[in-house]
Amino acid sequence: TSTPPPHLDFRAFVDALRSDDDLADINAEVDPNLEVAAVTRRAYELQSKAPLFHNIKGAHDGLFRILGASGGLSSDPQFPYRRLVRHVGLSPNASLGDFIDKMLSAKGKPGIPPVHVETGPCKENKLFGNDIDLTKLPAPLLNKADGGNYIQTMGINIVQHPTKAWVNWSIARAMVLDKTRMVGLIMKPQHIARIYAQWMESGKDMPFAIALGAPPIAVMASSMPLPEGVTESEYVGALCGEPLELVKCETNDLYVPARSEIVIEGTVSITERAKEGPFGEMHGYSFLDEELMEPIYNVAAITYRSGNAILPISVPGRATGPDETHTLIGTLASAEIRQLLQENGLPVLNVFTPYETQVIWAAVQVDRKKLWELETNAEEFCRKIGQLVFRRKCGMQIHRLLIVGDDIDPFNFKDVIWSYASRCRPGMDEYHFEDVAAYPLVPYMSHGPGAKLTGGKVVANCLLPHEYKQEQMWVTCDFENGYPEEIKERVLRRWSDFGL
Ligand SMILES: Cc1cc2c3c(c1C)C(C)(C)C[C@@H](C(=O)Cc1ccccc1)N3c1c([nH]c(=O)[nH]c1=O)N2C[C@H](O)[C@H](O)[C@H](O)COP(=O)(O)O
Ligand SMILES: [K+]
Ligand SMILES: [Mn+2]
Repeated sequence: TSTPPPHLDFRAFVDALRSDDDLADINAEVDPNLEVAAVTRRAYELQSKAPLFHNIKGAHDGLFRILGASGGLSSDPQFPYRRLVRHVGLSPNASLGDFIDKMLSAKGKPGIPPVHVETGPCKENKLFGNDIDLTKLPAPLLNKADGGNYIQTMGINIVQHPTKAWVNWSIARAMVLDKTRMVGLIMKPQHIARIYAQWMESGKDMPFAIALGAPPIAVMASSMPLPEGVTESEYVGALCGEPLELVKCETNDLYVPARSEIVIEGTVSITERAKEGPFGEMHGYSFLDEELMEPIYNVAAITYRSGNAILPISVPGRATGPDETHTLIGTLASAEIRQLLQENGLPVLNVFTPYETQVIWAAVQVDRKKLWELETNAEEFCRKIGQLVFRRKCGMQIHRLLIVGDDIDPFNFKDVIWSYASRCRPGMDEYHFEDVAAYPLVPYMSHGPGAKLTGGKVVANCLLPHEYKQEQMWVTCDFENGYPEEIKERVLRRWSDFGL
């Protein structure tokens, strides 16, 4: 059978990066103890090629190679988002707006359920019982402050509701605990936590599968806060216009993408917990006093592709060069927030979480002409947006919303910060929310002055009062807006003659 396209097959995705000259094949031996992660972290920060480590110290029996920065920005400044948009089958010059449009393109369409196939590449090798020793796998230590080796940072956590047909796909971290056990973060209001709570009520351990090196478009849906009850694999089918091909797990009734690189399967204990973390977080901090007791994953089988399976990893940190916790979590939450606001009849054109704000802020771009028709004002409009976004799961990670006009490009932080700095009057233009669920990982919540789990959220109005009812009363003083077309054309035509 011919190899599927890059958005449906991880190995084809890797080959596509190589053909884009956006992959570094590293054959020198590299140590999974910090060295692999340090290279990957620097690759994000320099926006270099994605590192594919072929020679990991301690790898054996085809487990495993490691791919870093699969969701980082591309190494070609002309196409910064090419690596991202390759996940969803868009052309290399597609924009972040195109990416968000694509991920929302299946909204309102019926899901296309996956098909079950007999077998697939992920079934080529199988480990059970005594053959399993997670401590012998070269699981990487990602940050010097981490509390364990995080084998799971880019795989899809697959769990099914105990009584409903809902199968949830998400990304939730997990570290090696011992020979056959991991421990992983299962945190409300995430769907994995809601489903886990149902299993606790049922009195039975929760079956799980983690599919690493899964189809890239499925990784995107797994990182997207789709509504409760939506089975991500069906949404992906609708996105692609064709069903995903899944195979049954060896030790439970869950199904995983047939072409996955590595599948870890078993049950999550509803009684046993262990210390999880610290973990280098998405905001760029690893707090040394992080004391989480999280559920234990009991591993019953590992299956994997031949030809040296590839483990994808994410090394979260400062977004000086954004990593997957910014380019996926931020961008995909932006998509769902845009959907929420548009569904509620608000004149919102786009939403985006600037990487410079560690995706803690989101710019909401408003169609000002449509805004006039609402005959509203900053207080009423901003409160309405805050009530919607801050009381929904898709808004969980956002602590500041910036309401900007359509003269501002939400994907251009210089535009966004210009309007915030110049049009949002301190003390009058910000509307605070102290009774909404907070994102506890934000440092000023986890280690800040106030309550940890609620509040600390704000909507910043970056529109002047008259923009709510009429044309802007100013000329923007930049080359684009400050000069008539004829002058701009003349200047551009003569620019090189001027020797500038
Ligand atoms: C792309 C990515 C995403 C996450 C995470 C990481 C990466 C690379 C890693 C593993 C690198 C880091 C880790 C985090 O530490 C970041 C984090 C984010 C959100 C909540 C807690 C932690 N994480 C993660 C995450 N969700 C979590 O429930 N524990 C997690 O462990 N997420 C976010 C999560 O996938 C999204 O919120 C999805 O919408 C959840 O799916 P649904 O519940 O909506 O079906
Ligand atoms: K999801
Ligand atoms: Mn979900």
